[in-house]
Amino acid sequence: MSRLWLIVPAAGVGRRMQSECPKQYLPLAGRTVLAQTLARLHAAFPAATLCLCLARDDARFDASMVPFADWRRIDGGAERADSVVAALAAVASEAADDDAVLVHDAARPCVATDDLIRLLAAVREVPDGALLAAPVADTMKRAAADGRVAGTELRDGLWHALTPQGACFGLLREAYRTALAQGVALTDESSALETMGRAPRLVAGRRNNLKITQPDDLALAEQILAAQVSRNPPLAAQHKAST
Ligand SMILES: Nc1ccn([C@@H]2O[C@H](COP(=O)(O)OP(=O)(O)OP(=O)(O)O)[C@@H](O)[C@H]2O)c(=O)n1
Ligand SMILES: C[C@](O)(CO)[C@H](O)COP(=O)(O)O
Repeated sequence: MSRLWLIVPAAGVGRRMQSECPKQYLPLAGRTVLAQTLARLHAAFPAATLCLCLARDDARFDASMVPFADWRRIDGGAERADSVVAALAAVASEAADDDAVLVHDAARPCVATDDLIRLLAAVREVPDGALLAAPVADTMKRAAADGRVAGTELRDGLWHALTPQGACFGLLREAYRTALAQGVALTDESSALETMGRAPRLVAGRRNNLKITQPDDLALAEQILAAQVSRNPPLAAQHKAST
């Protein structure tokens, strides 16, 4: 079976969090957000190779946050897309074109193990790649410049793009190269693949795979993690409860 590469962009400054500390280093349920996210990925894919994109001058990172045996630190770029491209370039000489790559935001610490496993299965099965996503549930309004409603948008067929998103290594690298050469602004891997005419599969994932973006999100993430742990306690705790 082909190798699995995990790219975790964690080189952002978290402007929308309005905190001096980048959001990936804010405390969340006893660890940093970054450590929680890496623990989730490791629980699903312990044998994967991790490419962790960090700001070049990041002084908060500590290698004890990384549970993977095989991992690399990559200097991130100005935008998320630049960080992902830097990771793809850094391991290009080691990766085979048909290796699987999943890209997951450091800022999404609540991703569930079974969603990760289903997403990887789709990435291995679908030649155009795949992403976790959630169908839009609310009525969608378009705002006018004055903050009033300009109209109601059709929500049929609209999904929120989550992460991970992934594809085969060769295809994802080529997709980013093509999109950036065309000057397309990319906020996710699917957009890069779409530029090449590909149609990645939308894999329905949990809506609570929240991207910590604004100050309120941290408390919400804490509640989501607590609910997930009480529904699915670690094996040691289950054993204790049953003896
Ligand atoms: N130059 C960048 C910008 C973002 N990211 C990462 O991409 C993920 C998603 O980006 P986002 O949530 O937008 O994070 P920030 O860019 O840090 O936030 P903001 O846009 O509010 O500044 C985050 O894990 C972030 O660290 C990155 O690796 N390199
Ligand atoms: C990749 C992503 O998390 C999918 O929702 C998102 O596109 C990141 O975009 P942002 O504009 O940097 O928040």
